[in-house]
Amino acid sequence: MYKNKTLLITGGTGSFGNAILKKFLNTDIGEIRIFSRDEKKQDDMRKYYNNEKIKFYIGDVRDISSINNAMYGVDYIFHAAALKQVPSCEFFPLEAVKTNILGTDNVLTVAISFQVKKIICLSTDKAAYPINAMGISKAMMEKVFIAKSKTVEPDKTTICGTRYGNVCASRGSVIPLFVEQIKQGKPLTVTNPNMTRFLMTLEEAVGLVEYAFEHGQSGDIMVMKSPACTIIDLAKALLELFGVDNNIKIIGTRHGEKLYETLMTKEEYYVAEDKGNFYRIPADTRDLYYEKYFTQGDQKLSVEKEYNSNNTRRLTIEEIKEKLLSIDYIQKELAGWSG
Ligand SMILES: O=c1ccn([C@@H]2O[C@H](COP(=O)(O)OP(=O)(O)O[C@H]3O[C@H](CO)[C@@H](O)[C@H](O)[C@H]3O)[C@@H](O)[C@H]2O)c(=O)[nH]1
Repeated sequence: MYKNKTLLITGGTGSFGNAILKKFLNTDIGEIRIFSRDEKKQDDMRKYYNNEKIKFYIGDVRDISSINNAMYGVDYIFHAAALKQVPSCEFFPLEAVKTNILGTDNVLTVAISFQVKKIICLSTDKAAYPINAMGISKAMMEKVFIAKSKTVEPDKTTICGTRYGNVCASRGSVIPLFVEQIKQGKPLTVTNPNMTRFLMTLEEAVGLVEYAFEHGQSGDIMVMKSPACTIIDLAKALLELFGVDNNIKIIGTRHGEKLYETLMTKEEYYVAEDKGNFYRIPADTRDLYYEKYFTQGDQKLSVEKEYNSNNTRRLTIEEIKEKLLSIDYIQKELAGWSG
């Protein structure tokens, strides 16, 4: 499937980009293009990997001509470029519009014109029943790729997406923050002890994207069944792993935060297909002539509950510790920790 193919990863210098890169470097893929804005991060990666299969392209998804430069000969795209921090998007919502919505449209427009075979757009649980600018922009991104998927022949270009929850220890996220607080002997700043989040490792997130790559049909959104935990249990698990008893300080919910996240809305749950470890949310393929569906259309709506981080399996502190111990970052931090 990958033999001699060219893969483009937008936002390729991020945690996800690096994880997917490592995975695909071990296949017989021909070339992997990293497309991103930051020349410093690209240079660090160039030196770190020192592998001629990897090509680096400076560009910004907001700028269609820079995408054009990177697209020639591309077979597949993982579109990970995004503004993803909830608080900053609350203060700069139009920046989220430009990168997450218009940027995605740019990537897809160019990809379609170059007849790229498959594009996986990465979304987030925050796009389901969104309340913050980041989630709203990702929800719009999903609408854009689903609409766009209907404008191309699926055997030429397949466009689908994934939605996932919090990726443990990704850059700028709460786990590295708690670890720093532990190392500095400071209190762990918990926003709301009862807040729950789906907890996925980077490997699981990559697994979901691979699954979408292999099985996703045009307009699909793929979701991985995931357990969740409360933030207070996450903090306690980290304290136990490091063998310390720093105080926990409750700082209150931040701008745009939800008490729990939703991976599938009630409406999506109703149409979703259970695929074992995953759910497939197919696109609504009807057109705008609704009346012709009236008699045969689905009458039942929203009979199921939504799939959220409060009603999924709740991890115990022991299980959180186990999950944390499987992460390279935590292993390294613990190895270098003398207390
Ligand atoms: O000092 C802090 C910072 C955060 N949190 C909590 O920790 C959880 C996770 O926060 P964080 O790691 O900042 O992630 P999120 O804001 O949930 O967003 C992340 O997870 C999303 C998936 O839900 C991705 O889409 C985003 O890109 C990614 O930043 C949340 O409940 C926060 O309230 C604290 O308790 N204390």
